[in-house]
Amino acid sequence: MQRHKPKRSGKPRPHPKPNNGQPSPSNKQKRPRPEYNKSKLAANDLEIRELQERYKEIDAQAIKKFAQFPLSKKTQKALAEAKFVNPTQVQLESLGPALLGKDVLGAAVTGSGKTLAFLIPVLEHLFIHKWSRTDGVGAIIISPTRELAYQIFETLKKVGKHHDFSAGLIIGGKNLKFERTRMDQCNILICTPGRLLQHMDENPLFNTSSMEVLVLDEADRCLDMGFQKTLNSIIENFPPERQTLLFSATQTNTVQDLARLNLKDPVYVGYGSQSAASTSLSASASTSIKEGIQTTAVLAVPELLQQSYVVLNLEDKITMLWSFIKNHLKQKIIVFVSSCKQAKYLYEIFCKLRPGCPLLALYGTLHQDRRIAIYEDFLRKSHVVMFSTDVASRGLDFPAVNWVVQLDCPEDVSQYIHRAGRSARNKTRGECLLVLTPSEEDYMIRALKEQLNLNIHCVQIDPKKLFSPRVKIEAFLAQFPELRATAQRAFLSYLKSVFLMRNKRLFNVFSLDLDAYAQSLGLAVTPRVPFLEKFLWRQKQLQQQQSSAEGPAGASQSPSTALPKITRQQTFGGEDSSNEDDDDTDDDDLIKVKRRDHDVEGGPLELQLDHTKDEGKPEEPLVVPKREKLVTKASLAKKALKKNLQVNSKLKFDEEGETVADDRSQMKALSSRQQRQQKDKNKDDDGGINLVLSKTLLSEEDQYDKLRFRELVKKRHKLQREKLRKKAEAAQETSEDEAEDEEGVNDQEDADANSDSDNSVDLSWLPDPDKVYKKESNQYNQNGDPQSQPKPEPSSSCDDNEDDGEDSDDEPAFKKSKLTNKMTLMDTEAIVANLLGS
Ligand SMILES: Nc1ncnc2c1ncn2[C@@H]1O[C@H](COP(=O)(O)OP(=O)(O)OP(=O)(O)O)[C@@H](O)[C@H]1O
Repeated sequence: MQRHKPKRSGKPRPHPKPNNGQPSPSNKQKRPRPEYNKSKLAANDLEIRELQERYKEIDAQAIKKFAQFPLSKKTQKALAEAKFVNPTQVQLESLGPALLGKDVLGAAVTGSGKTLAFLIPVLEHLFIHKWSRTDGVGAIIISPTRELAYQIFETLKKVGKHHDFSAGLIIGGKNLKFERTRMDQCNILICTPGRLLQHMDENPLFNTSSMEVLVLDEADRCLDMGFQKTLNSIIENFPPERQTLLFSATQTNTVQDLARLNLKDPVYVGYGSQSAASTSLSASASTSIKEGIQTTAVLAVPELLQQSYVVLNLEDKITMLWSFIKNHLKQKIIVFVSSCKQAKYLYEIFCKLRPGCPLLALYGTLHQDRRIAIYEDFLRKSHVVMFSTDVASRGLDFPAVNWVVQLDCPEDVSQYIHRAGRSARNKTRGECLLVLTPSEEDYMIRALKEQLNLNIHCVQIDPKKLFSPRVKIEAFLAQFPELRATAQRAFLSYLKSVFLMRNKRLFNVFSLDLDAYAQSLGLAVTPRVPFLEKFLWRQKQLQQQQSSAEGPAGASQSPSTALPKITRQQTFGGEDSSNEDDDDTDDDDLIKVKRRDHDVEGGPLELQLDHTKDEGKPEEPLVVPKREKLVTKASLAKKALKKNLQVNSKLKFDEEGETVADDRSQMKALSSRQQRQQKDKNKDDDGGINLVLSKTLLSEEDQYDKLRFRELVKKRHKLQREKLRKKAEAAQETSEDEAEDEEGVNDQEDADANSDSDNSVDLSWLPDPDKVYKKESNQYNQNGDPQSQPKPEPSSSCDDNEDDGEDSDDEPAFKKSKLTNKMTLMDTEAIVANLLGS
């Protein structure tokens, strides 16, 4: 946890906790004199009393400067130092009621200073109530994203620097243990909902019973379905007697949401008052609206924001973006896309293409430290393009953003407002370009005009100014397989994001030309889209059921006419379908990041598709049956591990049916046995690999494997030698037989008379085979191992000494067997020639 410790000026704290009235010996020297302390306390009390009296007299219409507000000297000083002199409209309207302790619902245009509108009351509340570190948590500020929480924390550091309160930033991706030990010492906590709930559940030191102010920044997002369950659980832990401040550019006012928060007679700021939507300082008194009265938060975009849109086919988006960036190299641009994988792919491929300006990518699946580094990098740079998901669409205050390009259509008007609002902040100029596909144009533009009263104009792109990077992209994808995999994931994640959108009239995945889109990403083959295939299959089933229920008349309709367009490659499979399962699960994650609790995954999803409309019949929503949970290899493996099953053990049996241990599968190393014993002892082992132990284990096993291999080689050589010997013996026998036969033919009578005589042919010149073979067999012992042999010259090409040994053992035997064979053949020829000649 990061903690803000305000600088201590060496002066005493306003309300030090007395140590039974006696200063502790250790800090005796440092403690100020009691008289001084007393006068300081008295001055403080006086200041508080005066401020409280002035609260009732606040007149928002008369105030022009912060100095006119009854704020503590410490806050005033910090505001002046940060050059906050004139309050903005939302600050003017909300500060009064908030200082009086009322609940406030603030809605104001993006970049109009809502952060100060809640931070100042938080600081003042703690100051007025003489909060000290030992009093625990006094205020909690909840933000939907980590970057926004970080930004609020930084602003708090600025405006609260002269106060003595401690503050903590509690966001995911940080050191949980560190946060745990420090949380109870913080007076102001700035957190994301998930992390806050985690601490509430797991941290016994965390106590919110003293909490007095709750702030929800981007309240509509905090209260929407994505955080609904988390926030409900959080609110349960808060004391009901508290002040609640809700702020957003697109404020919620649904009765259920407000009831959940237990608001008491809240003051609405920026509701039903057009002036509040603009950044001008025209006076508009805040209105306390009693329960039951219908109110509408004003939706608006900054006055100085120029907005336009362009209609393009999906496959032309990359060409358009590339040309756009090349034409705006000296500008600060944010490009919004709908999924993390798209942001990643665009970043990677554009980096390879080198447009000539710095590139960044900010999305939720990045490591937290990297996210903060990218956020700060984008803050600093003046010419840069950042590809981002909606993680950067709310609240982030990047200075001087020239362009916001909404490359993928926003989910609704609120999202459009927040994305566009990253530009033209706090009375600066900015531009926003919305990119729509032909199927999105009609609905989106109508919604923007109706809800925002917006005069957005369509721009035509000059085809001459378009540069297509397609050929280069294809070349890069051919060269880098990992880039191709990223492109495939981007393709699938975009389709999935469109498929899961609730508004089916705006987002129709079946209107997209998938082959063309895949090609535009540089993919030669369109990847398979398993979730669409499944959906179509189910739809077909439903149609068949319906038609069979309706009878032959209903069955006459061919299913292919009712099915939306799906291309050849999708049905027959495409490039690298091996990691589709992974992609699916990953894509789920990314969808969940945005709307974590949406029940689109599990619950029935109503899909109203244009192609399902039957003329004359009322539109019937298609109901997708509950999706079965995907069974992945990883989940099966996890299950098997949990059951502690012995997997893949092979048994061998001998002829008597007894099991024989398979030598190959046995781990022989001593350390492996020790490890196994250790594992058996620690059944609760939480998994993971001990790298050091594994290394020693593997090197030991390696030794055993080498020994085993040497034995095998020896056996093989022994067999070869035996074979050769038998061959030679057989050849010897046949040559003797032939000689005998020839003798019999030529001199049968002599042979008969002198049958015992061998002297007819002189074979004394032949080598004695017995001698030869005896000598050879004597060279090897019973196991076939060579006995003492003179070593041959080592081969220069051989590196392995152990192998050298093997070769040297083998060489003489091989040579000898060859020699024996040759002699036998020559002998046979000589014998035959001799016999024929005689
Ligand atoms: N009174 C002020 N005087 C001058 N600058 C101000 C004042 N109040 C806020 N600002 C500046 O205006 C910018 C926008 O403020 P902030 O981020 O609070 O807007 P916001 O309304 O919360 O925007 P969003 O709706 O996008 O969250 C910041 O840079 C902030 O420093």
